Amino acid sequence: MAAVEVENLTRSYTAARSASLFTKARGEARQAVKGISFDIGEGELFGLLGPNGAGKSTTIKILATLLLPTSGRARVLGHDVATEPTAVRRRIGYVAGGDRGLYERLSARDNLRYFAELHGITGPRQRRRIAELLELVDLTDRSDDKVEGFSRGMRQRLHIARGMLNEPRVLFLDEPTIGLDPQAARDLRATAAALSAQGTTVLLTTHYMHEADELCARIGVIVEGRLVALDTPAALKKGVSDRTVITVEVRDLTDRHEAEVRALGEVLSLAVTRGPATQVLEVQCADTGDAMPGLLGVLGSAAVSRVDTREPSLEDAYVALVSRSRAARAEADR
Ligand SMILES: Nc1ncnc2c1ncn2[C@@H]1O[C@H](COP(=O)(O)OP(=O)(O)OP(=O)(O)O)[C@@H](O)[C@H]1O
Repeated sequence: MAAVEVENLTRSYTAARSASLFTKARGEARQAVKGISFDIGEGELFGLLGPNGAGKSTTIKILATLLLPTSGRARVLGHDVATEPTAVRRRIGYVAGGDRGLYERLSARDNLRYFAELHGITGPRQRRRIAELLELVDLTDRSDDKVEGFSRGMRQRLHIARGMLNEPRVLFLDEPTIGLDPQAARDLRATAAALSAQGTTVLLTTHYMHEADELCARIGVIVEGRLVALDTPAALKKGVSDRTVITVEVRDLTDRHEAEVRALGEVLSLAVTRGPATQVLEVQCADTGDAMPGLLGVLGSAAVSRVDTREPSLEDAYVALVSRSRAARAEADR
């Protein structure tokens, strides 16, 4: 039996429109998850990737019994999330990135005591479990300090400890490293990997491709509520192994430059990162030799400061998948 089974899952939201002087408040149903299916094996570390608003959090919240599905089925360790939510809750942990959900005026240990009581974990078992978890997330030294003095990384590690109190066999981590500094994010990844190595099934959502590449055995990519790819990071990268990536750093990129680069016949996809002083274009193309003259021609007036070529990464595979599926959808809608 798979630890997580998802079959044709859908979820709609009714987006409330506020009333004006002339109109009544109205609700309009929008489908956020449009029939996705996947399984996660016991002990697997599985990543769910996708652009903002793709439906990742909605999916994870359905699995964690925080939202009901509109249709389809999802089971966690054989228990249906809609009809057996208590059985599911007993076996899972859920951790979302961000600062909320801890009591600032209580110490780390007292926060864990409070949540342990809610789980019905008491007495010597509670003391032992809390000590183990403080050790796991490296907060033993700070366990009697109030949370109000904790850094973001420490809070996030305490969230993980909180999510692990009931010894969950399945742990849902929704963007757990958001806002963490590189060292804190690295520590948190190590914690997730250690939990998976000990047999905990982990479902992780993230926008950091290197994180998914480093941690996940398999990755599902969701775009606009649909699962468009499901494979190992290596296989996803192989899907774009016939491409090369040209990275061009410029100082004066305009929308017109960007549109002209996209229109070049040799350009398969483009991602732009805008920094305070420079802009970096990551251009995927089939053949560097063919693409380079046109690219440098278009960007001639954008103050080019650096040009590199490299092998495609998981991020490039992801960019290609997202732009391919958006283009296919736009074509189908025409
Ligand atoms: N409570 C809600 N009411 C109405 N619409 C919602 C609600 N929550 C989410 N949505 C919509 O559902 C869609 C999917 O949102 P979801 O949060 O699942 O995406 P996501 O992939 O987790 O995005 P992100 O990466 O930005 O966190 C979006 O269009 C979002 O606006």
